[in-house]
Amino acid sequence: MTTPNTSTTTTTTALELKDLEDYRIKSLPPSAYYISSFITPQEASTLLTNISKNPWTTLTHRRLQPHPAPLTPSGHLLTTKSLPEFLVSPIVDRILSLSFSSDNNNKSKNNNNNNNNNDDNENREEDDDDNDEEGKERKEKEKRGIFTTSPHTRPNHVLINEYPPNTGIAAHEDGAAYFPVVCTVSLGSHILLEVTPKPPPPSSSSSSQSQSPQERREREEGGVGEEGNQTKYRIFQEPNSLLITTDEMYTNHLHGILAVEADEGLDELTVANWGLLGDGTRRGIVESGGVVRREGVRISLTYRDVLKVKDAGRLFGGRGVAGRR
Ligand SMILES: O=C(O)CCC(=O)C(=O)O
Ligand SMILES: [Fe+2]
Repeated sequence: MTTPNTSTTTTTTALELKDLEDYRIKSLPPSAYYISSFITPQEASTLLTNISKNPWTTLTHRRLQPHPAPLTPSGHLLTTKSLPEFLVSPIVDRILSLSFSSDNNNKSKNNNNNNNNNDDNENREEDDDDNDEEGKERKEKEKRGIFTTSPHTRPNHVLINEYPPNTGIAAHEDGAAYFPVVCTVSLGSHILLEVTPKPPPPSSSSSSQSQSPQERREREEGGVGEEGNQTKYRIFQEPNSLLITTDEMYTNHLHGILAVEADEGLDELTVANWGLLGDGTRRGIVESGGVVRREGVRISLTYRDVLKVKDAGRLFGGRGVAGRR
């Protein structure tokens, strides 16, 4: 069993970002976007150094860091602190620079996820718009980013999770404390995210929404899928990549990571984002017969906008800045 060198997929220069629509994982329900080599190896190494300087919360099988603070049991972000600078630059800046052009907004509306962009009339009308200043201004305003409609228009919380080989996270949903967008940057080893449509709500009242974040974390530690839940989609996350999940993918699906030492059965049919992976990664997977060992620790940084922010400084009479960045 050979191991593909997934790190060969990264480049040393910053990636020139395309329109968000170009990163859509088309085989998935709306909406997931995947960007291979979102950060450079140098940026990844600086991030790892900074992460190692911060204290970890240790669970039974893995460790995590909530920045700038853990959520309260009721899902509030209650702190005077903002996100530390090393988590903002370059990642938040780059996430905010991603956008759908107005052309593509229309294309995706009309295409319904297909690639047949042959609506010549519409494109001609858009070209006419380009000719006047008003049209240009309107187009600029129409440019939509992934956090444009979120309450703080940017992520204000990052959860860092560390997964040694053979650890994972049980199938779960991220719930109502966040605006329904998650941006995940992966560092270290590759990982497979297993995505399953949500089962119908249980008749009892013990849904994950009624659990505190701490209870949810305890439940998630084992890294085993919920019984009876079959993975429907698998997303391969390369080191230094960005995965964005939103819309139905956020609200109607569970996600988890299997606690295994190697991922098996990987090919263009089983990996939803196959076409968006780096060439070296795809080649490596094929050469190793679809079996990829998790070589080392994988660290994920999940960027989200927590809906309810309370400025602890103000709450206790000070001048805090929580939630502004
Ligand atoms: O590590 C990941 O990619 C997923 C983490 C996750 O699902 C979570 O923290 O809610
Ligand atoms: Fe999650």
